[in-house]
Order: sequence, then structure tokens, then C-alpha cells
Amino acid sequence: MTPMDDIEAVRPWEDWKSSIHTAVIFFFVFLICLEVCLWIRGCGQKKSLPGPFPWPLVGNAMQLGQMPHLTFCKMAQIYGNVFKIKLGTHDIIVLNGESTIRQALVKHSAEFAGRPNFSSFKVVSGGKSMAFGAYSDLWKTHKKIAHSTLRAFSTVNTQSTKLLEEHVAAEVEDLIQVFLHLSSGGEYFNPFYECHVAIANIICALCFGKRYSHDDQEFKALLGRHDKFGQTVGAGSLVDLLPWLQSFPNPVRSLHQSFKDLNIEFFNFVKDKVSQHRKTYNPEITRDMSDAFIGLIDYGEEKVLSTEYVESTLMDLFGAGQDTNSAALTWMILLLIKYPHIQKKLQEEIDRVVGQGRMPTAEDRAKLPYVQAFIYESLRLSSFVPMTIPHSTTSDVIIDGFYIPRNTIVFVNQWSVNHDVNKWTNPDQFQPERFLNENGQLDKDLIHGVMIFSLGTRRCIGDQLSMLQLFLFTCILLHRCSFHSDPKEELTMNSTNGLTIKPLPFGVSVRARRLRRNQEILG
Ligand code: HEM
Repeated sequence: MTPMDDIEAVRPWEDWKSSIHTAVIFFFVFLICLEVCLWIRGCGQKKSLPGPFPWPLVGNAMQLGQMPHLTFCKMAQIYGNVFKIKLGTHDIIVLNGESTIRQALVKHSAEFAGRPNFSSFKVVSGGKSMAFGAYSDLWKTHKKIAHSTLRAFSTVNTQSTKLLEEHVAAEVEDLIQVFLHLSSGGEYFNPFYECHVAIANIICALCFGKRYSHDDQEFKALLGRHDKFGQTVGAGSLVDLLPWLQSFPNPVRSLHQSFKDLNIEFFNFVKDKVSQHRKTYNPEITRDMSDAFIGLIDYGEEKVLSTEYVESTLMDLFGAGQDTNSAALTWMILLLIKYPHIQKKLQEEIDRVVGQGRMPTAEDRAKLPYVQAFIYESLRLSSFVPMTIPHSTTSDVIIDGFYIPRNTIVFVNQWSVNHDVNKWTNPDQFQPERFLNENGQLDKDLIHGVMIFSLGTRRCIGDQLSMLQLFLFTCILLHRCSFHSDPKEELTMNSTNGLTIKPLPFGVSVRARRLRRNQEILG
């Protein structure tokens, strides 16, 4: 072959490459023009939804950033409290601000009670999750059973509250011993893992009558993998919205795979516990929530839910109950060491009301307004569930004058409510006093303004249990210990992202409080 032959052979390939190149560029220009035309047409329509320009294929995915709730707050300043974004091919409505969110989730409660038809939602709890399931009559029965059973085992009356309280107190006692051990010799440690085990033990005992030691590496590993859950199902996760990302190796595809694996692992854990319960079930004795659900679903008169709902309901409760409260407790420890003067004030109130002769109890709540103000302010400032689980519309609806069609995905930005400058003075500052009135009592109107458990039909069912748990943890920990930061470390409110956001790792050292001879306590 001569050199000329070589050139002749390469030419068609070069020609083909350049025409493909031109075609690809032409295709993208065409897509952009089409998007611009549709966007301009949308802008021209009366009361059409405002929002940023969506790029072809990805929509606004590249604009979300690490913390979508913060991006949405910035977008709300430009477009208003209701706006539209596009992720992949999906139109998504983002709701911000208290009055808009209330209007949607309370006034139009049923219309906003759906969940998007995401493939990841179908993986949760063997495909029969109440938290991630579609809105229907069956779903209403499911939620009712889950809610009433959870209440029966926690806060429905003084007897159940007392039992829960004993349980929490024993768990905090164990946590204190672990904290003191990890702090021996003035060491600093990241409290998240131990908080997670303590909190998971409480819901595990309510669900299955079983708790695990802080040394149990298998239980710790199971809990540790749960982070991938929130990263997948949180609003702004791209796993379900850009399905083409599943076709080649990338972080979103790996996340989805870990999500599927951990759901199987968690579900097997729950299935194993329920199977043991079924074998030893005695209708005369209800040992825990597993027995209660077996009684209601397997043996109940109304056969609305099939038997697999026992496992799925327990998995929903176990999953939701540990991830959220462990994040809350870790934020509270961070805030205690970041603001030592507030920690001191809390201890002073607890010492004054409870003294050293006994442990703090649920009955002390009304007498400890500063402790309660501290808890609400921690929830508000951290807003550690910044966006709810994504919702969807069950029928056409109008919000703030904007028409939203049925089956539209809806993101609800709770963070925007808790950091609204028109609602809170200096919202980025930590000021528990903001919740106290001039008589030092808790301002009931103001505490209801903190949005962390969502609203309406999809509101969290663990709110009362969580508030009681957080109160008891705060009081007992501060009654017995003091918490100290590492002077070499700068403490920030920076966080991980996901459905629940957690503080970045930080160090704490815990010391037992000592009694003075006159019963006053030294920090
Ligand atoms: C401080 C702790 C907690 C916070 C901040 C919290 C917050 C939330 C939020 C924001 C939602 C989503 C609501 C929506 O999509 O609009 C939710 C749903 C849910 N939570 Fe919680 N939660 C907490 C603790 C718990 C606990 C302890 C349990 C149970 C043991 C629980 C069970 C559930 C369930 C079952 C749902 C699904 C409700 C539904 O889809 O209708 N949560 N929670």
C-alpha cells in the first residue's frame, strides 16, 4: 500500500467523524432552542410557574449544589415561594415559606399527600412502605395502625410514658458510661456513633424487645450503612430523576447499588426478628410492637393489610426512628460545646428544679422551660430534616394562584421556614431565649412555628416520642455530665447532606459532674 492509499483510507473516517460532530452540536443547539422556546412560552402564560432556565437532559441538576435546601432559599428570593425546576425530564415544584407550605400541606392536605413514583421508593420495606408509599385508602389504614401502635408503646398515657422513660433512662446511663470511658485521660471522640447506637436501641427495643451493646460491631455496621439511605431518598437526590446515570459507572449509580443492598440487609434483619416473634406469639401477652402488629395484621378481624405489612411497618419505624433522633442528639451535643455558657445555664435550671436526689423525669418538662427552649432552638437552627420526603400531587391543585397538575413532584423546604428573616430575629444565631416570654415561660405560639416534623396528612408520626426522648436525653446527660470541646478544633455548623443532615465529625470530651459538700454541683 502506498502512503496515498493510507490517506484515502483515513479520509472517510475523518469525514464521518466531522459529520457526527456537526450533528451532535446541531442536536444540542436544537435542544437548547426548544427549551428556550418552551421556557419563553411558559413565561408568557398567565400565572405560569417561574423558575430557572432548565438545561437539556439535566434540567437544573447542576445548579442544586451540595445543599439543595440552601439553593432553593436563594432561588425563592428570585422567583418567589413557589417555583418550578426541572431535574432530568421531571418538572418539580418547590414550596418555601410557612404560609405557602401550610396552604399546600394543611389546606390542600389530600392533594399534596402523594409520593412520587420513584424506583428507589419501591425498594423500601419490601415495596410496602407506608412512609414512601402512594396515598390511597389502604395507605390511610396502614398509617392509622402504625401511628396508634407507636403511641400505645410511647406517649398515649402516663403508664406507657413511664415505661418508655425507664427504658430511655437505662439507655442514657449506658451511654454515659461509654462517653466517660471514651473520654478517659482527657481524650476527645466523635459522639455520633455512640448516640446512634443509644437511639437505635430505644426504637429497637420498642419494635423487637431487644437492645445491642455499644461493642456490637455488626449492629454498628448495620447502622453505619444507613447514611446511604437518606442520601438516596432525600429531595435533590438524582438517583431517580436521571435514570440514564444508571447505565455507566459513576457515584450516583454506586449510591443506588448501596441503597438497594442496605434495604435488603435491613429488611432481612427485620424479617428475622418477626419470624422469631411469630414462632413464640401468645395473644395474651404483647411483648413489643412486633407482637402488636402480628395481633392486628395477622390475627385482626379486618383483613385490610396482608401479613407482609407486619415486617414493612416495623422496618419503617425502625428506620425512621434511629436516623432522625441520632442526628438531633449529635447536633445538640455540638451546640452544648459550642456554647458553654448555655450549657451552664441549662445545668443550673436542671439542678434547681430536679436537684441531686433523683433523676429528671417527663413530669419535669413544664418546670424546665429553658431546657425545652434549648431543644426547639437546636431543631430550628440545625433544621436537620431540611426538606421533607418528596411529595407528589394526587389531583390538579392551585397554590398561591399557580396551577399545579396531578402527579407533579413536590419538594417542601422546611429549612426556609426555620431560617426566614421575616419570622425570626437573627435566624442564623443560636438563641434559646427567643422561645421564652417575659416571664421566662415557653412561648407556645413560637415553638409551633418551628417546622421539622412536616405538616398535614404526611406529618411524621414519631413527633411526640422524639420530643420526649430528646428531653430525657438532654436532662439526664446534663444532670450527670458536662461536655467539653477540643480547644484546638474550630466548631462549625457545616453538615453532611441527605434526608437528615448531620454535623461533620467533631471531638467532645465528657466529664462526670461532682457534688460539692453543700450539694452544689461543680461542672
Ligand atoms: C426528631 C426526630 C424526627 C424528625 C425531625 C422527623 C421528621 C420527619 C419528616 C420531615 C417526615 C416527612 C414528612 C413529609 O414527607 O411531609 C417524617 C416522616 C415520617 N416519620 Fe419522622 N421524624 C422524626 C422521628 C421519627 C420517629 C422516632 C419515628 C418512628 C418511630 C418516625 C416515623 C416517621 C414515619 C413513619 C414517617 C412517614 C409519614 C408519612 O409518610 O405519612 N419519625 N418524619
